[in-house]
Amino acid sequence: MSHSAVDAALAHATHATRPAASITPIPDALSHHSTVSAGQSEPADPVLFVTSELADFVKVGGLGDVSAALPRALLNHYDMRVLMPAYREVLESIWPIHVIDHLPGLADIPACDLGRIELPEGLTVYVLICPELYDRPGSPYLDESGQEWEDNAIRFGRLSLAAAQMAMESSGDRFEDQGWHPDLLHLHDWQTGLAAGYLRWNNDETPCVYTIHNLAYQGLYGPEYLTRLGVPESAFTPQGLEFYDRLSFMKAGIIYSNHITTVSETYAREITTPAFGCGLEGLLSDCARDKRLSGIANGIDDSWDPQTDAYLACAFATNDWAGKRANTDHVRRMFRLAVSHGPLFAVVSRLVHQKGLDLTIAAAESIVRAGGQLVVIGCGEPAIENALRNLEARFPGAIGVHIGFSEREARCIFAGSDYLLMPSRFEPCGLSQMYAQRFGSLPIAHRTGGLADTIEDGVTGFLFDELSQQDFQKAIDRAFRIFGCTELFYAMRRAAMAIHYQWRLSVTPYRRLYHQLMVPAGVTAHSLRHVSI
Ligand SMILES: Nc1ncnc2c1ncn2[C@@H]1O[C@H](COP(=O)(O)OP(=O)(O)O[C@H]2O[C@H](CO)[C@@H](O)[C@H](O)[C@H]2O)[C@@H](O)[C@H]1O
Repeated sequence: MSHSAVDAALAHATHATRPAASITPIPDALSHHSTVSAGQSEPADPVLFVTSELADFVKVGGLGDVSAALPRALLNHYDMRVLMPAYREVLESIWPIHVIDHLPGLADIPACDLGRIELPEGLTVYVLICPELYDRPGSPYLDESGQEWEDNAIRFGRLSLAAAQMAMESSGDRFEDQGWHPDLLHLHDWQTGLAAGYLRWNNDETPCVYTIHNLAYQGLYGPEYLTRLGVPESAFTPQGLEFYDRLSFMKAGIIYSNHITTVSETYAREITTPAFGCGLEGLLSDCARDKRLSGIANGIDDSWDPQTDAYLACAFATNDWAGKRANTDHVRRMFRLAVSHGPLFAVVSRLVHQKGLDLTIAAAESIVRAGGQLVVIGCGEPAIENALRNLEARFPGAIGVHIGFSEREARCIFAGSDYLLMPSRFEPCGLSQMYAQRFGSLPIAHRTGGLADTIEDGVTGFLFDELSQQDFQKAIDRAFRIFGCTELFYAMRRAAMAIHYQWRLSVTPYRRLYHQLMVPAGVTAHSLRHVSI
């Protein structure tokens, strides 16, 4: 088959751009307020984006990437600023910190200073300077031995409280930084969920958008934390933040925010079902019924470009398969793999149950027997790390494993691999498969969440329906067969590399949502809140 014939066969399904993400559904009653036209000049409304990770300083997973990219993508339309803890990586970074305020404590939450950092591309970041909570080694969530920090409730209670304190209108000491005060909070994951609660318990109506990047991490703590975090006892009910006798940060975010988003349309539907709802499916179904739940897909930023990425052994473009091959050779050397003409499979992932590494480990031998090789970079649960180390020891020269986190190596692997394995049990959006596609590596993934929305089976990757070893193996077998049909394989690569997951496409639905929730002239926040939700 010629290139053009294969391309024509694929053309019906090959996107030059992915379909625009949409808020589902937009309340009709507000649609006249929510018109966002490109030419319209709007005042730059102030929005505070509250996050526990920012890739400029510290990234554990996808939240760090989204926090670095989405506020920047929205800067053209809003005066977006970010709030995060001043972890050690922040205190030791090259960017000067100007201390601008002091925020009081509450119950066991200590007082702290508020600093401001100016990052490239005009992004202002507020940082919570509280060395007793944040200036330590390890990751934002775990100590160096991989255990959760035992004071995480206080650490992220501090973050949530700070966001609320900065937004509160009624406080005697209204926060302002040279005239800047947030009109809307955009909260992310359980670490920030309590912010919406602190506002409502103080009768403050500042609108909150709460984005769920991963429902599986909920921030659940014993009832003694009510007092320790200064949460009113009246909130500890099933209608409030109680979740089976425990205090839930995640539930606080869902209950007290005006609107909930998650990071793909499929995951937005999935979390209303028992299989994916982690016990919150009833509440989330109510949100969906009340039009308070939407799926807005993530994008990827422009740095993910194989033609300009300085980390790669060799820059390459579509159809420059010799250039891509140079990256494959480089990855083989990095991982001490034998010279080979078989396909190179890859994993770039946090090593946690969610990501289905058990299926990948079980499939590894068959990949090697069929003439393939496998490289893995990741870190996480010690049992998975050990199983991968064992695999490398069993198949020297065919399987290479790096336990650790390296942006450089991750980018080289996306560029050098032929296939990326993602048998995730669930995947709210997934960024790795989009990075892989951009770099001409075809994802082999479970049809779930954002994977189902971003991969077209047999065109831009491979999807399997049932999360079973057998179905995963069948998808791998298909990948081997396609690898043997060079024309078809290259056509799939071209299709994958042609997709542009631009943040621009996600910005429009976020703007619509912000616009709905911000108070239009003459409408009080209170009345709007009750119209919109
Ligand atoms: N060892 C390593 N070295 C270098 N880089 C590594 C790495 N391990 C992982 N990464 C990188 O970390 C990011 C992982 O992002 P994902 O979105 O794929 O998953 P994650 O589960 O962390 O994010 C959660 O939040 C995001 C954002 O909303 C959702 O897309 C996702 O579904 C949800 O589970 C990617 O940029 C990947 O390349």
